[in-house]
Amino acid sequence: MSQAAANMRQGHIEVRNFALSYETIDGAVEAVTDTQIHVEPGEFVSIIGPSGCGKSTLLNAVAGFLEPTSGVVTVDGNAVTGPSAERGMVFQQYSLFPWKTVRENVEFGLKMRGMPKFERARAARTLLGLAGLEAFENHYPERLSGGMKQRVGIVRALATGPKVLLLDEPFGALDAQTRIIMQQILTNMWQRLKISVLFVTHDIDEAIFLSDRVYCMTARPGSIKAEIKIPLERPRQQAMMMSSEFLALRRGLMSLIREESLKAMGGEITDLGMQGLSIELQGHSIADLL
Ligand SMILES: Nc1ncnc2c1ncn2[C@@H]1O[C@H](COP(=O)(O)OP(=O)(O)OP(=O)(O)O)[C@@H](O)[C@H]1O
Repeated sequence: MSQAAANMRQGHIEVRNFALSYETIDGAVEAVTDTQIHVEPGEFVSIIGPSGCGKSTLLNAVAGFLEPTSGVVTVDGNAVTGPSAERGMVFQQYSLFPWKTVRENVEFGLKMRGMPKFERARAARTLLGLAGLEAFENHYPERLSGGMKQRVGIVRALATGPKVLLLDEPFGALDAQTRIIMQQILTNMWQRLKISVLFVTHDIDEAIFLSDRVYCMTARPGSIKAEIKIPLERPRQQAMMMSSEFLALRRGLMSLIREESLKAMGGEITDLGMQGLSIELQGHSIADLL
């Protein structure tokens, strides 16, 4: 069976009755509460919400880096109790080994698993090819652009054949143009590999463009405010972002996030208060930009 065919049936993430509080010297900080989400095998799901609502907390719990205060996280029915190679993770900050070449970085997890040299070089090259990085296999990370480094990060997370790929704002540090290209590369790779993806982002367009479904979270303590299906056909093309269907989804998500962002800012800022503000930024009011 091909890797893609095998992945089609695996990678079912289930988060049930989930809550997570951080213990601090000032007491418990309730980050996420009463949350249920799921990702079906091969599905691309994004989590979006106002700053500090608990997106990373939820993702880190699925990765096994954090333990829920209550509730349960399972992948294919098995409770997540710690990090595992079956769950690949990509962070916003590039986490490549600077002393290793691009191919050595990608091969690292395979080497740890004892895969023979020739086999792991072949696996790394195949994935690097999918990400358009074949020509850079012998380069060191310092010679790569931000977009390239992040592509290597994604390829490295995929190299060990995880059931699910978890990405935390992976394109947040990239310029707008590179970001769009990266989104296209990620969807292409995802369509080829048919892996389940849980993707955290601040960017509404990015969430719509990439996803089958989007969960929108409330202000902290975060819980799921809405679940939005994205019925745009695949493969997704950049031109779709101008379609009336895309723009309607965008408007809906924007108003959900805006409501929660205002709450997150403490309640003293209200929509009504915003109307009195006359500061304009490139033709938009602050209220529009929130
Ligand atoms: N280690 C920690 N100790 C205490 N509080 C924490 C810790 N990590 C996160 N928090 C708090 O938990 C809440 C959720 O944080 P989290 O990083 O999950 O949110 P987020 O939605 O990913 O934020 P952002 O969009 O700004 O990245 C925030 O209020 C944050 O300050």
